[in-house]
Amino acid sequence: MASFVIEGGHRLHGEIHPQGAKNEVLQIVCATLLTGEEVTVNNIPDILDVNNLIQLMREMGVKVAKKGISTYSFQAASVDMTYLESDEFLRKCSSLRGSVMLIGPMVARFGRALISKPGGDKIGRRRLDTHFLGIQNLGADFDYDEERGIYEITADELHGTYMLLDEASVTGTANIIMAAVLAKGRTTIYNAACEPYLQQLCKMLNRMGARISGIASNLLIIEGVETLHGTEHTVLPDMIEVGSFIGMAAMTQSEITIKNVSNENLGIIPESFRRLGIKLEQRGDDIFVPAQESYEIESFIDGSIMTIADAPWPGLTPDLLSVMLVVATQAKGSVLIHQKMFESRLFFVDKLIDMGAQIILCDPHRAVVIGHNHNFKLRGARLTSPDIRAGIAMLIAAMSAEGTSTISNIEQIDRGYQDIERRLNAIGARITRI
Ligand SMILES: CC(=O)N[C@H]1[C@@H](OP(=O)(O)OP(=O)(O)OC[C@H]2O[C@@H](n3ccc(=O)[nH]c3=O)[C@H](O)[C@@H]2O)O[C@H](CO)[C@@H](O)[C@@H]1O
Ligand SMILES: C=C(OP(=O)(O)O)C(=O)O
Repeated sequence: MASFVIEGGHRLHGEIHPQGAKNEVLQIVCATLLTGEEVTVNNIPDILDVNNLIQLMREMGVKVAKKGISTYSFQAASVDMTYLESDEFLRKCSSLRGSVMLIGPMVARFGRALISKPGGDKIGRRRLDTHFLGIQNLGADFDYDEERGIYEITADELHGTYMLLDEASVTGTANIIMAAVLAKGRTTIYNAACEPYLQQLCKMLNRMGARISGIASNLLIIEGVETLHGTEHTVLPDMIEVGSFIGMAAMTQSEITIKNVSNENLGIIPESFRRLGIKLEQRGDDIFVPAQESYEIESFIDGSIMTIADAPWPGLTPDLLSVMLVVATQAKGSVLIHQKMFESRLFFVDKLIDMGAQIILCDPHRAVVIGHNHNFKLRGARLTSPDIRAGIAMLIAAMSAEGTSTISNIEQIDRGYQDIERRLNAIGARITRI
């Protein structure tokens, strides 16, 4: 297990480029299974989760070629169905959340999918009902092998239908869309998730010949087609990385420019940081964060205490709440952080409390943060990263702290942040990987 050693207290200065969006790429790579033709994908980040999925595709028999630093082509002329039954395949699926999105395209194109319970962050219950019910609605049969812990999904033919999802699940919606594009007739999905990740997936599928309307809304209408063809797709910048860099700049009182962020796809994210008092300037498609000695959390118009809570898109993504929480520890004022979707994502605050932060963990979903207004720095500490976003939040805390910190289990950070120490050291951080 690798660790980061972080010398705190160094200000950052300069430009940083966000990587391609992890959660978009996971959908896009799975979608390449929907055609026998070549699909070229640009701006693929070099991170663990994505590399593992690409490797899994290779092992499934997909022809994968690296065409440039961040460009790959995928051609799924055929798939090795016997590999899908192997223990190796099932073991690999279970360490990768994105693998669940193999189901939709596999059932739609090859009539069969096998998958073990997918992995990903241990941040609370992560049920898969929406995926399974949705694909069942299209006519697929589900079988759960309790002994091996695997699901087998089969369908001779999928048929379009109307469905109202029980929740706007991101990967669930992606899975159902990918199954429905090749189903017979019309599928209507209401309460669909509509994150930019999904908008990008739908746009790519339409370029491949799919007929999806309602993109960016929670009501999608999909007219099934017989086959799809190849295309080229460019992944958006990772909005979670953009938010992480905004938080990092504020917390370390640094001036940075985050380049080419695709402002139009950031939704409520910039405004949510502004509510914590952080100044941001949109400069073309860049975000400029000026160095601020202090940032003051707003109150609501009626004077009540600010609450930052997650919600399905276009609400605030839950993936940035850990970063916002850590940033609030040095703000002026108080805020309630309410993590509604996941029940184990706030437990890392005990480490921040050890570092000197003033936080009351009210229950697994809610934490009140009382900011220090930079009058009192956090102290360096020994930390372990429990999940990807707590990991980056801890890195931000350590970068702003007095003294040296060590973060172990940084594989969790590597899952989602490409070459993070090199990129941050280039703008003034002092992070060593050991
Ligand atoms: C690979 C990937 O893309 N991962 C993202 C994806 O995970 P993932 O697609 O797994 O998450 P879901 O959208 O299914 O939702 C996560 C959890 O939140 C709960 N829930 C969901 C929707 C809702 O309206 N109400 C509600 O309470 C569910 O019970 C669920 O267990 O979306 C999550 C929610 O944005 C993000 O944190 C993950 O980074
Ligand atoms: C929770 C996340 O990832 P995953 O869904 O892969 O666990 C995340 O990206 O914040």
